Amino acid sequence: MTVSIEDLRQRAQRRLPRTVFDYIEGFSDDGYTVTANRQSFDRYLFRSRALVDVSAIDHSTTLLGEPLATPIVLAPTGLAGLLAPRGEELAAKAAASRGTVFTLSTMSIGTIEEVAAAASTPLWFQLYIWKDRSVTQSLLDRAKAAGYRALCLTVDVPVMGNREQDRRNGFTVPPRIHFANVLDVLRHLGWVLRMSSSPRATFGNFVGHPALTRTDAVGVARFTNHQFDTSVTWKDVEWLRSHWPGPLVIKGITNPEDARRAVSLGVEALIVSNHGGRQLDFLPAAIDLLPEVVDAVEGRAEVILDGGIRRGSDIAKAIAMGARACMVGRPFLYGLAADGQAGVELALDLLTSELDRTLALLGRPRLSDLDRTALRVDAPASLEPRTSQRHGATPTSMRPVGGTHDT
Ligand SMILES: Cc1cc2nc3c(=O)[nH]c(=O)nc-3n(C[C@H](O)[C@H](O)[C@H](O)COP(=O)(O)O)c2cc1C
Ligand SMILES: CC(C)CC(=O)C(=O)O
Repeated sequence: MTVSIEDLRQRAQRRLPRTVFDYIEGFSDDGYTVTANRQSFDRYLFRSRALVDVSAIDHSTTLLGEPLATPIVLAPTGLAGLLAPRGEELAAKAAASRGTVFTLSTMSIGTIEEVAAAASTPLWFQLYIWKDRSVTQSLLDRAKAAGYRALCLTVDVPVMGNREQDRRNGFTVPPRIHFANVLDVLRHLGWVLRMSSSPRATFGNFVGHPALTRTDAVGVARFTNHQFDTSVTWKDVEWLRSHWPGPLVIKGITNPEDARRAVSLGVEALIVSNHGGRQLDFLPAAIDLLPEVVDAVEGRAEVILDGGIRRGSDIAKAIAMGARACMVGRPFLYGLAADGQAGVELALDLLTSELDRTLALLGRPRLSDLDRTALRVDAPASLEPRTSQRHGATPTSMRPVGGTHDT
């Protein structure tokens, strides 16, 4: 029975070859930050109010002026189409069916146009800036022509984080079968069969680009480190501001100074994110970074939080601290791998119903009732840097499945 995101995670793990599952779970270096993202939620406890009428719970909100039926947005995740054929299209349809936004990664398997054609939801396009600026320009033109509503510039990948497990696994795009993984792939023939109906197993937006040939498998870090521009600065944000007609969102803000600068350039929303612990290790937990960014922004832009959200209570905490909405990455990928579109819908439903229950038990029936008085800060959780790199010892598995906190 699937009653939690952890259950979905385990189903995804059973369905995917290990190298693909490890790519989703991947984190950089010692995994301090990926662990902190989860454990730091445990430092914030609730102050509940009794005898409040909670007969009408309202978890709807607005984001960039659009109504959202739930404050949970699907984060950009490269290669989601390796988890299920047409994975990005399925996830976008799931977001539409639940009244929320799907963000398409530059590095998706499905193309900008395919995903736009599949979905009837406001879509956001996430941009990585390429050294070859004609590629960047063409991505922007395509996203604009396909009707993507907002542009989400990710700023925390000047170079790829050190994902040691992907390196050990020899993870490539398309995934390669070799001596070390052949038995594991044979054990997951269902995935092989399902994926045989996929239109491709490489970065869809760049098919035909000389850097990607049909036959060559490329390492993700090697490929991106060759193509992404390491010289991106605030000047590029100014350039994007004047070339992108819609709302501009910056993803990967961890410093209040940067938040203030982004706001001064007219950026409409900021995503407080450490990239799910996949980039700079030893950044603090995303939830711990949130209050100072919210305070720096002073309401001049909307603030979104991502990183480590696995429970509706995590979302309530982020919103109480001033986030307008939350993004989830791995939780919806687990759903996608477990059961395609229905799995992504289940991930959204589980989190939303947990959020509803939290609001009722807290005595704050509407999202707008949440503020910092709903929280108290407990003693810091003890965060142990990970030494084991095996995917079975993931941060989520460090929490009991039942969700009782162990700090
Ligand atoms: C498999 C995977 C691929 C990702 N690819 C991208 C990407 O292409 N662009 C991006 O901005 N963030 C990417 N991210 C980061 C997510 O957008 C998000 O910040 C992170 O997953 C949030 O943490 P969570 O997984 O704990 O929810 C990726 C994350 C994962 C797990
Ligand atoms: C394909 C990658 C560039 C996607 C990414 O940003 C990530 O794995 O964190």
